Amino acid sequence: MRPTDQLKQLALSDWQAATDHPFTRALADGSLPAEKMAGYLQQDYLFVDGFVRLLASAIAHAPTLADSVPAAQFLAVITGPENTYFLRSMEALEVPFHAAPAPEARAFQELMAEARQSGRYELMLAVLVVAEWVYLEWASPFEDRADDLPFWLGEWITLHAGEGFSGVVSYLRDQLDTVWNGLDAAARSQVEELFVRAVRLEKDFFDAAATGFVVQR
Ligand SMILES: Cc1ncc(CN)c(N)n1
Repeated sequence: MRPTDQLKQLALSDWQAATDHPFTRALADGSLPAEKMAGYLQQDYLFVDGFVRLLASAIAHAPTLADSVPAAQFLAVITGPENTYFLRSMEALEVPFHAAPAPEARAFQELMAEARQSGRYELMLAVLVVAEWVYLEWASPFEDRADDLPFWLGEWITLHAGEGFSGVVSYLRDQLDTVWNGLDAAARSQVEELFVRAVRLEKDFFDAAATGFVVQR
């Protein structure tokens, strides 16, 4: 089994909860109230800030230029179409772009900062793999429904499905699978710990979003 499949197995129950969640099911069937999506977007925009720094750091730590190019291209997607998706959506939903972090967003920011500040490529990848692979898994089954939804729901699905995004996840998994082989037992257990923690935080984030993050106006 690939190392990233083994890591997923370690976190399986939270993984399943995060990738088949009432929040994303409601998002995809259009029943999610606009207020809940607005609260989620305000908090998730705080995730994007930390994510961009983490991805940039992973680019800086990639072993070769070839290993960094897909991540650099993905960084352009996050800071381009994904960033403008957030701004257009929050504008349409009439909420400010800036909000104070809820505990679930703060926990994710802290996890990403920890991975970035470790200076260790494998720990950066552990968090990046979880963040993108979980989203690919929840969004892919709903790809066909995206066009029938308001853009702030539909585009959130299309940004996390399809060939381009699944290529990003393959690339990130390949990077982690490759570096894993050169790690000693202590480093492997640190990767496992961060991976499992990241999956738990993805689930917590969706749980809080389903209850409803308080919208800040
Ligand atoms: C919390 C979270 N995790 C992952 C993603 C996908 N980039 C996201 N937008 N937000």
